[in-house]
Amino acid sequence: MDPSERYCYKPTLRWNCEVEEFFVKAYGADRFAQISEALTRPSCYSCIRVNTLKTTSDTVIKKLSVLLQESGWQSNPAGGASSPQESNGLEKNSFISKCKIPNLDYVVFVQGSGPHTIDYGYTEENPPKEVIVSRKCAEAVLRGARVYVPGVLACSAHVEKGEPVAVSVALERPGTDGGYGVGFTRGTVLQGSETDPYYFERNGLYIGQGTTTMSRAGMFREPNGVALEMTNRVFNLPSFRDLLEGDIFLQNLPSIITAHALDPQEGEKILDMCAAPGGKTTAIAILMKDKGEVIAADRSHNKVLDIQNLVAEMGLKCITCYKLDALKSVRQIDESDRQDARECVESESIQRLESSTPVATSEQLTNANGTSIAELRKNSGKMKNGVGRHDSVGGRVERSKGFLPNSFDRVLLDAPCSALGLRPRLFAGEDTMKSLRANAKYQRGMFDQAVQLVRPGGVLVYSTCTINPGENEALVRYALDTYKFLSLASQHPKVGGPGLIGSCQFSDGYQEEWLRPGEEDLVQRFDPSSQLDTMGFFIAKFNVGPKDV
Ligand SMILES: C[S@@+](CC[C@H](N)C(=O)[O-])C[C@H]1O[C@@H](n2cnc3c(N)ncnc32)[C@H](O)[C@@H]1O
Repeated sequence: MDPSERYCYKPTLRWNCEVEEFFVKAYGADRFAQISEALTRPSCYSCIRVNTLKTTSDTVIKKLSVLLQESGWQSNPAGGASSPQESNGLEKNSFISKCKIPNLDYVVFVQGSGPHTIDYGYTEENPPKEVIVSRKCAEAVLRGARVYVPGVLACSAHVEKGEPVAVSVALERPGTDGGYGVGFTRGTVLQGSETDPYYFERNGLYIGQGTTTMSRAGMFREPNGVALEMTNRVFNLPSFRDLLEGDIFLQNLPSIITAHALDPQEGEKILDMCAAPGGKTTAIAILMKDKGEVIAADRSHNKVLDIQNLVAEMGLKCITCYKLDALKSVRQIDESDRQDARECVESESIQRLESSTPVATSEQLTNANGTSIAELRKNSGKMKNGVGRHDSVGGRVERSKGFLPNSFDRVLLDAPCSALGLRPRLFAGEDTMKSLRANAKYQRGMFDQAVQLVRPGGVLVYSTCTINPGENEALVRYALDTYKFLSLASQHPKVGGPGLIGSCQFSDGYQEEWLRPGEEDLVQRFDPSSQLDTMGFFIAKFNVGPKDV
């Protein structure tokens, strides 16, 4: 066996056959092969958004340069095969630099490197000791993380603390039950011979060399903790763990651009419908200079806590977080709401209407004297922020019953999706056409709610981190065909490429329509194989016209 063939990183992304066929039709075989290959690699740079309300890019660059060098991190660009081009805003040959895209100089890039060829010290008589990690663990390690105990699946015999090991990844394979699995049990002892389980399967799946921080026995006995420190990585990206908390946020470039596409203005009322962990919410609030009202909602209690923590860490005041199912974002009005509203008005507690328990539109509600709440709202200086803001500290999360139609100037729907643009990704076999269509249906349901919540004259931005046109261009088609008052709006900055035009007819009769000529340049599609070297991402921006036409 040629060790350079075995001890290297050359993964092939496994897709479900139907999905692969669909993507080949959508992109063409060559482009899809490039996308597929790019997905198995991390971007070769880390992208950091600076909290400009607390600090500046120059200060962050200075501090990070010192901190990363102190931590022993070296970008080692000379060893890297891929180097981002100047066209994407990165300065060549500088390890840390400001983004060159207009208005994005608060974004800082830290150059990584890879793929590197690693000498694992193989000899025929003495192959290296090994650790096999789970796919999720390997994907995190490729992004710069450490190897934690739960990620370790198998280890060579007689491994003690402090020993060097070659680290490879176990990828899912089709099982006999029709599902996918790695095909061996956690704790398997590797003998270093061809009779080891998963021996041939891990050819070309080596992600680096590590030094164990515990013995083999510890790795399978301890419930958590770092199992090994990576000393030589195939991709070298810095870790920003615990660095400059509150001053910086590690965020993909397309996500930062999504906040710009929404174009939030100071003083506006904005809804982020699927907000956790709060990356885009906080980006939006900072663009608004923390002036106005940003409602961050998510379905998951714990994830809302994550948003709250991030908001507190970044020192932002204009964000209110709620637990809310985006499919029920539009508040249903019933008699008790009307009664509540009357009581609110009578007791001059109308702030509540604007916060966690909005009860009705100004058109629908009048107080006991027949004065519309809209008028009262205009006259109430106190109403903007409402009661209950920042009450949700610690483990407490406030629930929302939803919001009234037309109550937001802008809405962001950063929808849950198949996430087929996330990098690095080492397995995609579990996504089927059925699951992709189910995502699309779910997203349409959320979009239907979002459309109702934006006021006429407002803006709605839809985004996903998937390369699936069924969740991107097909949603745009649905939106434009269903809601005649929506129109695609141009986006600034425009960094991503054009959307896909056309349609796809499936053998079961299902038809998916994408964009029509003239619409493609109004969306931003981030292709992971392009020179920008970002995750796969999609952004569409809609202007909301008068709804009664
Ligand atoms: C793509 S992530 C959002 C990322 C976030 N916008 C950011 O930039 O940090 C999608 C989020 O949607 C949430 N989600 C899924 N289904 C939901 C639903 N029915 N209602 C509200 N949130 C939902 C998930 O909990 C997840 O946090």
